[in-house]
Amino acid sequence: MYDDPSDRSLVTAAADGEDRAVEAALRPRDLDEFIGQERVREQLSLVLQAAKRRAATPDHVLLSGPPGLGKTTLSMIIAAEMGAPIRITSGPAIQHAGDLAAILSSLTEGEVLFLDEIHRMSRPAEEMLYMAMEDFRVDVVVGKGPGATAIPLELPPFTLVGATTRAGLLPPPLRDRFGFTGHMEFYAPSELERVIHRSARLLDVDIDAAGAAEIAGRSRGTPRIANRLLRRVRDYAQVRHDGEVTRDIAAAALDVYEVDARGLDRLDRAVLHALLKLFGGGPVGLSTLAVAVGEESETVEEVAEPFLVREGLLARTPRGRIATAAAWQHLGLTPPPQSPVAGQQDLFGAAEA
Ligand SMILES: Nc1ncnc2c1ncn2[C@@H]1O[C@H](COP(=O)(O)OP(=O)(O)OP(=O)(O)O)[C@@H](O)[C@H]1O
Repeated sequence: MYDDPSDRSLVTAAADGEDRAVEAALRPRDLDEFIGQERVREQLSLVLQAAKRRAATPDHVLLSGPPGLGKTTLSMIIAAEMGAPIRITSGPAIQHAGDLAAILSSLTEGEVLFLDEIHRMSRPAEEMLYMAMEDFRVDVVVGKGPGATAIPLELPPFTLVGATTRAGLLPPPLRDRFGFTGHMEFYAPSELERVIHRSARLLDVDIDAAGAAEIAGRSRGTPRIANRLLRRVRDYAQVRHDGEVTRDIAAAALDVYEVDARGLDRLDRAVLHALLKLFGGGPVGLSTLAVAVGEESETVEEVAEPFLVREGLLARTPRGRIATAAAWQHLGLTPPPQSPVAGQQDLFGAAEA
């Protein structure tokens, strides 16, 4: 069901067509405008300033982290700060070493090459990249079989910016060739509020502080989701009200789109609901849980669970999935007396009160 793009949830972190169309207008253009990620920003700023002083191209940069946190944006900022052009491609688009050779050989001096999903490149392309990164050289193989010859080709110095959601999947020889690795973290709600205020200004949306906070709390720590929710809330405010976004209007709009106060969507809530109401909070096997919500096991495991686990609402144990005290609390339910979390919920509630 969730494979159908028309049924994509509003809180999916990967970009959809509308995101791509509007994101260009919302991207920060320099490091000062880039919100949050203080450590990566400071480290990167040093790398870039040092390169400028030496009048050299900056070292290759690896950016790792989940989708929608600003890796593409940062790569564009690197190019802009260096006054260099940028070429954008992705691992899956480079299936043959020849594809990569064609790109590398057309780079100009100082150019930034952004390679998204670098962990999904083919093996031969990856090996060609090692030499290109280290020696600014590639061997282009001409011909086949015993008569094949390798023609060395010098490349101008360039900066590779690789992006990956899974730094652990990169082979060590590739990882080692990056001079700097930035680990992108999920954004704090206060940072997302700043992202939302900035985007609202650019989109000419009137929003107050409480309205921005309401959207930020539902955005799963991800600027792309925050921007998408802002656009849907804007629609609602314009159609049903006078266009101004307040806390109540943001909450009502996102309730229509089934994104709850903590950023859970319909599937997340269905999984939690089944776990609590049908299985007493677990433990229950993944496939049983999936049947209970009418989804494939993979969908539950890959689409719903990562966020539920990250939020501390669900835990994976060797005996199956279990709900935490926070899950009962979130759905406003009381765990049965025999549940291991019985009583904890009251403590949790008391602590919150
Ligand atoms: N630090 C930030 N400050 C303001 N806006 C941001 C920030 N980071 C990301 N954004 C916004 O979020 C959107 C998504 O960012 P971006 O495309 O750079 O993410 P990404 O990590 O490259 O995602 P993917 O891996 O899916 O390509 C952009 O439109 C940008 O406007």
